[in-house]
Amino acid sequence: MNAVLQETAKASVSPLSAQGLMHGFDGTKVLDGVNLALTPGSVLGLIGRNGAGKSTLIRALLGLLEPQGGRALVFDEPALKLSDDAKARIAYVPQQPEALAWLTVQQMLDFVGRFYPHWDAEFIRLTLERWKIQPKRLLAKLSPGERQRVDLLRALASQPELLVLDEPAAALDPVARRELLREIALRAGEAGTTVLFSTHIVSDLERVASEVAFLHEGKLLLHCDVDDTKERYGRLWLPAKMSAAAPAQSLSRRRNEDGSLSLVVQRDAHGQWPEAATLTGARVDALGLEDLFVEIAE
Ligand SMILES: Nc1ncnc2c1ncn2[C@@H]1O[C@H](COP(=O)(O)OP(=O)(O)OP(=O)(O)O)[C@@H](O)[C@H]1O
Repeated sequence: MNAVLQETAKASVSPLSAQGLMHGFDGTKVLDGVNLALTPGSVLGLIGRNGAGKSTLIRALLGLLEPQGGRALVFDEPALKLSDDAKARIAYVPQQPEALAWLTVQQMLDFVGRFYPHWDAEFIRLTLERWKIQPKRLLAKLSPGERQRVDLLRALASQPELLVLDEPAAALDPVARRELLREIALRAGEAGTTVLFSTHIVSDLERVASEVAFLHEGKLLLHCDVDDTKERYGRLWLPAKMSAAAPAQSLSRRRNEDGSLSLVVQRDAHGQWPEAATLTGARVDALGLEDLFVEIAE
């Protein structure tokens, strides 16, 4: 294959995909057949309640955990058997970075940098200065937020094609969080980096993600463009006397005190709401992302 064809083939391959991922712990199912394919250059925000399995999913996607079923591919290679070339194209920041804690900030960055062909030492120098983190400090003595920032810096300096962040903002103050989101948006926009990040913070997701996926009861729901969610999903309200007309399929169903029903529904392939929505007395309200998650997760 010539160089141009090779580059074209590379660009069309999903940086991260999975089919039928299954996993559980101590007999409890956490992932129940997860299918996913990240679009190159997209920023996917993965959201889900505490314990929904976001970290487990990320670890299985990256081959850091062997799933009990299904398979994951990174740049079209089996995640469990990644080549060094594929590894050099990925950066992953775990929720609680702990590795190499006995080194200083600079020692860790120098050590890790040797494994990456596009390591940006100048970006590190400038950012450490801007963030006022002294390179000689021991990683073990940093606060959780500082430690998380150093690990983010490590990930960004490798100039990855695929950046995976497990709750990157968890320990960050609001200013650092904004800065991180800006950096993610910049990387995706300018360098075409594909980003997957998990979060609890819906406003972060809305600010930077192009796509959203909701991990709920072991499955990915609502995987679509962030801008499409308002158009595609809504709350269908049916008065008590019409509740028998409720569609059998809905993302959530709640009976209100007055007997009326509230359901989260989606448009079909032709853009139509379920038939019950057209009945006189029924109503469909738009839902913001946060309301949508709360309605489904409750
Ligand atoms: N190594 C493990 N051994 C046993 N149970 C585990 C292990 N790892 C995760 N679990 C369990 O699997 C479930 C999913 O955990 P996971 O950390 O993936 O969720 P999460 O969505 O990332 O949660 P959070 O938002 O709180 O970080 C939890 O109930 C957790 O206790």
